Amino acid sequence: MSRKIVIGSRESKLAVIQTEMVKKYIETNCPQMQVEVLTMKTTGDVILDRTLDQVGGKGLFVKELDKALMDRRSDLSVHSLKDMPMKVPEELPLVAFSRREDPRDVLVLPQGMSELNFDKPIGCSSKRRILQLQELYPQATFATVRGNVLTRLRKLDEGNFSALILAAAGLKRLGLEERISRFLEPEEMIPAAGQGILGIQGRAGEDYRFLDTYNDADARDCALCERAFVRILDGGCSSPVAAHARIKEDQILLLGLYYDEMDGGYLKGSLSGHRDQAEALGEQLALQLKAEYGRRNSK
Ligand SMILES: NCc1[nH]cc(CCC(=O)O)c1CC(=O)O
Repeated sequence: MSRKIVIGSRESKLAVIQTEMVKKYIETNCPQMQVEVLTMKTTGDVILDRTLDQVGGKGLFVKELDKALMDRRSDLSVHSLKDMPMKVPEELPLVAFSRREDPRDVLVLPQGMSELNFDKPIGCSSKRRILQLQELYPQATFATVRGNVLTRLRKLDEGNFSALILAAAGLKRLGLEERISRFLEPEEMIPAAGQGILGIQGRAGEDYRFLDTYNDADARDCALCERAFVRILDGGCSSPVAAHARIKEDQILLLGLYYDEMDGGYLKGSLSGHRDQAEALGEQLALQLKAEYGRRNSK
């Protein structure tokens, strides 16, 4: 029986590449399916003159795609998991997680440069990245840069910034890996929860068994663990809360960054446990770091 599937996607080049990866998978593995892509501009793509927290956060990138799913104009949405709110609507569950692409953040220099020029700011709007970079490069200054990855790279090459911090995953998928000057290890720069993973969202009650073999068990457990950590601390979209998990055999190791809204301080820590308990582990490390931060700072 043939079945038509419509995949909703943002219209940025990276979003479309990511969606095409999923389309190709379905076409290759489920030859009876016909796949179409429906692209749309999201509010987050339209408003570029303000930072995300000024206009309402991560939800801005998913609202229009959610609506298409609810209205049955699409059957799946493909998202960068790190752009998805920590709570998704019950009617629109995450039905699959891709294998994880490189989860690291990276430093990108202007074309032709081989060293950071501290006379110019690093283009970076993410509090999570700025907070951790200040430790790596205490002499650096920062300036806001928005827009999709290609827009940011253009602004970098026009000479406005000394560097950008971007996700390795996006650059690799865009075929721009050669722009990477330095990889920042998760121990130096804890990535955003879900970074490098694609989250596939569906409609409750539909049959998505054709995605069973696409779904990656390691990525899923890491995603649940990282997202549980952030959810407990309720980072909100603009918070620097960061989480990164790794699987080794049946164990999962989580690195987390707790941020204190009151005094702007933060604390990093780690915890490992059985991967069956991925979500509980995320919650546990979050509560542990919060308590530990409170103890240290009340003395
Ligand atoms: N916030 C935008 C965004 N969302 C996902 C990625 C990269 C791909 C990924 O992390 O899966 C990027 C670009 C970046 O942060 O450099």
